[in-house]
This record gives sequence, structure tokens and C-alpha cells, in this order.
Amino acid sequence: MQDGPIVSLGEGLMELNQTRGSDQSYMPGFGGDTSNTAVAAARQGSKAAFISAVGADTFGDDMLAMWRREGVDTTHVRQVADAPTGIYFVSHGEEGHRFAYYRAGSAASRMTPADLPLDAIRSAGIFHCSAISQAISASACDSVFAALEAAREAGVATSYDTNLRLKLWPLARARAIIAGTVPYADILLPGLDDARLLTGLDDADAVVDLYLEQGVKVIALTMGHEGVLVATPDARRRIPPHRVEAVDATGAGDAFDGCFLARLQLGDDPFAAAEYANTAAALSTTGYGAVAPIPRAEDVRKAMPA
Ligand SMILES: O=C(O)C(=O)C[C@H](O)[C@H](O)CO
Repeated sequence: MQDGPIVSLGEGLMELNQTRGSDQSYMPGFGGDTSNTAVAAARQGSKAAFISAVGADTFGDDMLAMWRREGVDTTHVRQVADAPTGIYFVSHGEEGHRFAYYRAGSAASRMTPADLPLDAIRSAGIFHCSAISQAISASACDSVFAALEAAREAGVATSYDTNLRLKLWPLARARAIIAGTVPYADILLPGLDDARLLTGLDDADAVVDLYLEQGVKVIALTMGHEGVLVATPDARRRIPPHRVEAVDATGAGDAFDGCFLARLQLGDDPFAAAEYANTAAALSTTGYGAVAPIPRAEDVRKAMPA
């Protein structure tokens, strides 16, 4: 893996998160899967950078301030005057959390391949993107492919989270695009529920086999209460769940991604990186919001099994 920051591409969102027991109170925060991943990596001590756009509005200012506080490089976050920053609401019910999006036409959704900072992508240590970055618009989807191509041509390790959001695009389109993107990924970060819908396979090992056959070098399949299945073409291991009192799982997968990539870049093997990220992701569910409860390295170390 070459030296350089973890560079991720996508959309940051303002978050309004319903706090339990109060139907009408929404706590402000930040979200957006690849942004959450960048923050998680930065909180573990990695160099992280984000490629995106926000509106020239209060929320855009707030997002930029958040990334800068977190040490995420915002050189390639454009602030544009003619489109807003996206927003989403999180509410909680019996079946877990639900998202309501107000992001159509957002600044990030208008990104095009011509906007890409190709030099930053080519000099990344790892380039990370997700299916949400592809679902927000056709031009953002084109941008993801162009960025992945640039990263691969430059020998940069590529990472892809298949994050499936059916409120953003229909399943048939998601299936086609995601299947076409997996072969670009060196590191694949799917969740089992999404992978079942995307592949039609039920069994976690079968999902891993399918993706490895497509050339993926490292896969960490997150399985919620069943832990994580980590595999390379030569070895695979199940990591048990880390039990916590969870209040909000929003962004747990993104915290996993950021911590996993950070640890890989610091030299961990994929199994050690996944054990670390598994603990960190569990800790991130003990508070409300996608970003605020992401733990820092010292908290993860304290909570890790001896
Ligand atoms: O769902 C999305 O589009 C988001 O990016 C918002 C959340 O922060 C994200 O899904 C959490 O994984």
C-alpha cells in the first residue's frame, strides 16, 4: 500500500437525529457515509481527506468547520453558491433507525468527473467511495467510476462500501451499478443484509466467495449481531460481535470502514484491523448520531478484548 492519506469521495449531510423518548426533539449533527468514514479514520490518527461539495449556506459552513476540527483535509471540498447542502433526519422505531433525505439537487449530487482532483486521488494511500456516492446522481456515479479508474491506474489501493439505500435508487439499478463497481475494489466493505439483496445469496461465506472471485483482495463483511467475516483469497476468519448498550446504529458501518482502513494503513493485517474496527463500530452505537460517538484510538484500545 503506498503512503498517502485516506481519500474518500461522496456527500456529507447535516443530520437531525431523533432522541429516544422525545418524539419531537431532533439533535443536530453530521452524517454522510464517506464523510463519516473520513472522520473515523482521522480519529484513529490517520491522515484523511474528503472530496465533495457543499452549499454556500450555513450548513455548508458548519460541515467545513466540522471536517477542519476533525483534521480532515477539505482542500477538495468545493463550496458552491447555486445548490444547497444535503440534510437527513434519523428517526428510531421498533425496526431500528429510519432515514428521511432532503438532498435531491444538493451541491455534492452535482459533482461531475470534470470536478475531480485527480492528483489528490493519484497520491492517496487508499481511495474510498461507496454506493451512496453513486446513488445520489448520474454525474456523481460517473465521478465515482472516473475516480476509481484514476486510482487504479496510479496503483492506489481502492476501497468500496456497497452501502445500499433504496430510498435513493431502485434495487435493479443498484444491483447493476454495484456489480459493475466491485471489480474495481481492492478492499470491499459490504454489510450482510445489503449483500443478500444485491447478490440473492443468503450465506455469508457464499457472498465472500462470490466477491473474491471478482478479484477483491480483502473483504470485511459486517454482519450486525453476528460480528464480521474477514477474508483474503488465502484465509478467512469470523470475528465475534463486541457487545455494548446500543442506542443508535447510524453510521456504525462507516465507523467500521474508517477504522479498518486506518489500521490497514498503519500496517495491521486485515484480521487485526477488523478486530479493532469491530470494537470501534460497536462503541459508535452507544451515542446518538453518525459522527459524535465515533471513538478515538485510546477509547478503542481500552475497550478491546485482551
Ligand atoms: O444514508 C445516507 O445517505 C447517509 O450517508 C447518511 C448516514 O450518515 C449514513 O447512511 C450512515 O451509514
